[in-house]
Amino acid sequence: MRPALPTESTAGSPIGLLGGTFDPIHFGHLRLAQEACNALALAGVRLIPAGRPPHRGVPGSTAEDRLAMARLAAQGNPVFEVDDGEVRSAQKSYTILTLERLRAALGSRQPLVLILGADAFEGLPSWHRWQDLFSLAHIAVANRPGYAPHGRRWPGTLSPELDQACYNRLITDPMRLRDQAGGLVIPFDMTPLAISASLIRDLVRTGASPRYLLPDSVLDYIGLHHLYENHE
Ligand SMILES: Nc1ncnc2c1ncn2[C@@H]1O[C@H](COP(=O)(O)OP(=O)(O)OP(=O)(O)O)[C@@H](O)[C@H]1O
Ligand SMILES: O=C(O)c1ccc[n+]([C@@H]2O[C@H](COP(=O)([O-])O)[C@@H](O)[C@H]2O)c1
Repeated sequence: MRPALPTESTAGSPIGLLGGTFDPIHFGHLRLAQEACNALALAGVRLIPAGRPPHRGVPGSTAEDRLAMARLAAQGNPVFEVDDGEVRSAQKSYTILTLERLRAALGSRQPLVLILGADAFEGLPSWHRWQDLFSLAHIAVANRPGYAPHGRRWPGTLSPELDQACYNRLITDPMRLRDQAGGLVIPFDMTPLAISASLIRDLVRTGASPRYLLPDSVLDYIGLHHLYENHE
């Protein structure tokens, strides 16, 4: 296994990072963040809206609107913090750049945990400098309805290169996330929620209510700003 960050001593509880287009943010994202926090004993989770998401078309709402909705969704939960770094940057929202920024700000001893749903994880080999991600953070992968469930070895579900990259990094004990600042991969279970931002956009566009799939505050924002009514 390639050496990750310094292993001699780490500083503090792991901090979770959840990036997303959040177009809009919904209860799938919020439960993913909360359940990662519970299951992995994280100090908190930073929600990071992508300003210019690299692997998809232009989102249905602006980066400022998606940031505002993330802030509304995070309100009142002391373990959530919204990071506007990707929205403020003119660069494409490559995760490796965000990890480099956070690593520089938080130091080499702070354990960081990049939280991904199973769909995002499966696509990892298409990400910019994807192999370098492991040297900057741990990766935690949650199940997502419609995608192959994670497992200790993800039999047959991962590309050979990703399987290979994970092979010696896989752990099941969350306490090990404190032993080093990054470099490990941990699957964890979350309450399966078949909620997606595309479903919510479709419902709004067709005049149906997406209520109870996302916070009321976010739904009110969508209504007030007439988001998604004529998109896609
Ligand atoms: N219901 C869910 N269960 C588990 N993980 C989820 C869920 N929804 C989103 N995620 C994860 O949250 C992260 C950000 O997702 P994203 O903002 O693309 O939301 P999405 O609902 O997948 O959007 P879209 O439908 O527009 O593709 C990804 O890691 C994704 O896997
Ligand atoms: O770094 C990359 O190359 C990269 C490629 C695809 C997605 N991502 C990140 O993964 C997160 C989820 O992306 P998306 O498009 O599924 O919303 C979001 O934070 C993106 O910036 C990152």
